[in-house]
Amino acid sequence: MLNERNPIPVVEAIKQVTKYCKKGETEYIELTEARSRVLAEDLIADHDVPSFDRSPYDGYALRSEDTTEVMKNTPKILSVVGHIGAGSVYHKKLEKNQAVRIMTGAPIPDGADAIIMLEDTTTFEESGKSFVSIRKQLQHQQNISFKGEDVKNGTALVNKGTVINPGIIALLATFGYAQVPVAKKPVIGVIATGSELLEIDQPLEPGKIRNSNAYMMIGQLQRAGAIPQYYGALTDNLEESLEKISEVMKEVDFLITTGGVSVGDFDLLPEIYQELGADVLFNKVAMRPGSVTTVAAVNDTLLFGLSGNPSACYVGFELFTRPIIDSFLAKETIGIQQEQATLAVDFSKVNPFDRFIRGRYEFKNGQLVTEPAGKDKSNMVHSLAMANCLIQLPGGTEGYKQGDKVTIHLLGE
Ligand SMILES: Nc1nc2c(c(=O)[nH]1)N[C@H]1C(S)=C(S)[C@@H](COP(=O)(O)OP(=O)(O)OC[C@H]3O[C@@H](n4cnc5c(N)ncnc54)[C@H](O)[C@@H]3O)O[C@H]1N2
Ligand code: MOO
Ligand SMILES: [Mg+2]
Repeated sequence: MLNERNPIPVVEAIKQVTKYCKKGETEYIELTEARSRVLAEDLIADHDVPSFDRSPYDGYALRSEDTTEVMKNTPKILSVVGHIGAGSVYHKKLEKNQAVRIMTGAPIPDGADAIIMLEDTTTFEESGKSFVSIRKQLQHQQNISFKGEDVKNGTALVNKGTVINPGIIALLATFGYAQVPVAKKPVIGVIATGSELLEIDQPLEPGKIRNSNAYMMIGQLQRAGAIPQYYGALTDNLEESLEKISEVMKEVDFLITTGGVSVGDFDLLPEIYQELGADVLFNKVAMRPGSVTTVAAVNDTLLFGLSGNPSACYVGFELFTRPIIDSFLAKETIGIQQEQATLAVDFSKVNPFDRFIRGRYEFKNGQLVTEPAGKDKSNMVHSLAMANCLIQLPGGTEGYKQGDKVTIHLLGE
C-alpha cells in the first residue's frame, strides 16, 4: 500500500495501467446491431464481387463482331431474342446478329461480349418480331462489369479490431454475415462516493449536490464501447463502502469509483484499497486536473479511483480507463486519437504538471485550431459540455501563447 504520494508522469501511469490489459471474448450479433462494434475476425472475401459478368447499363447485349460494319449513317439491325432484368438469366447462347435486351445488373448472356446503351439504339417491331438498330461500333468487352472487378476472392478486406461503420456493414452483408463476430463489450461498474450526493431526481438540499459524475461516466463508457453497470452512490462509511465494492468487483470486468481518493478525512478509497489488499499502481499523477487519480489492482481486476471533481474525473477516465476498454475490445488502435493543433488564445496559467484542458477544436482555413471550452477549474462541470477535445499543455515554467502548436486528444463526438 502506498501511503506517500509521489506524482508519476502521465505516460508512466498509462503504461502501468496498460500492463493490465485483457482481451475480451468474441460474440456473434445480428448484422443490424453491428454498427460501432469492433470486428473480432479478419473479413476475407470468400467469393468474387460481382460473382458474374454483368451489365452496367440498360441496353442490349450483343457480339461486338456484329457491329464492325456500323457506319455513321448505316446502322446495323440485330434480332432481339430475349429480354432480361437484374436477377434473371438468358439461358441460350447468343448467335450471329442476335441481341438480348438487358437491364443494369443482369448477367451477360453466353456469347455476348459487349453492351450498347439504350440511348444508342432504336427498337422496332416487324412481322411480330423485335429488332434493334445499332448506331455505334462496339469493342470486344466494352461496357462489361467484370466478375471480381470489385473484390477478388481471397482478398483481405477489413482487419479484426476495426470499428464497424456502415460501409463495412455493406461488405459484411455482401459476404453473407447474418451474424457478425464482434468483441464482447467489457462490463464496467460505476460507483459514486460521497455523503453530499443526491440522486438526479432529488431536490437540492443545503450542502448537497446532485451526482453528475456517475451519469457522465455512463456516457463516457457508452461512447468508448463498454457496458456501464451503475451501482449507485455510497455515503462516506468505511464498512458499508468496503462491503459494496468487494461485492461489485465480482460482477464486473473493471470498476470505477468517483470521489474519495484525496487526503480528506472522508476520503475512504485509500483505506479501502488497503483493506482489499489491492496493489496500488499509483495514487498521484503529474497532471491537472486529476492529480489524485488512483488506480489499484486486485488480481487482474483494475479499480479506477477517479477524482470526485467532475473535470478531473472526466480526464482521468479518458486517459486511463479508455485504453483498457480499447484493448479489451482488441481495437487496432488503443487510446483516443491525437492531433496537432494551433492554440487560438493565450493560456498563461503556469503549472509544473501537464495540463489537460477541456477544449474545442475546429478547422479554420484548412488548419486545426483549438481553444479552451470554458472555465478551467477541475471542480467545474460547465466546460465539459462544450468540449470535443482535451488540449494537452506540458508542464513547465512558462505559459502558452496564441499560435503555439499543441497536442489535442479528440474525444470522438
Ligand atoms: N489538502 C488537499 N486537498 C485536496 C487535494 C490535495 O492534494 N490536498 N487535492 C485536490 C484535488 S486536486 C482534487 S481533484 C480533489 C479530489 O477529491 P476526491 O477525489 O477525494 O473527491 P471528493 O473529496 O469526494 O470530492 C471532491 C469534489 O467533487 C465533488 N463530487 C464528488 N463526487 C461527485 C459526483 N459523483 N458528482 C459531482 N460532484 C462530485 C464533491 O462534492 C467535492 O466537491 O481534492 C482536492 N483536495
Ligand atoms: O488535480 Mo485535482 O485532481 O483536479 O484538481
Ligand atoms: Mg476528497
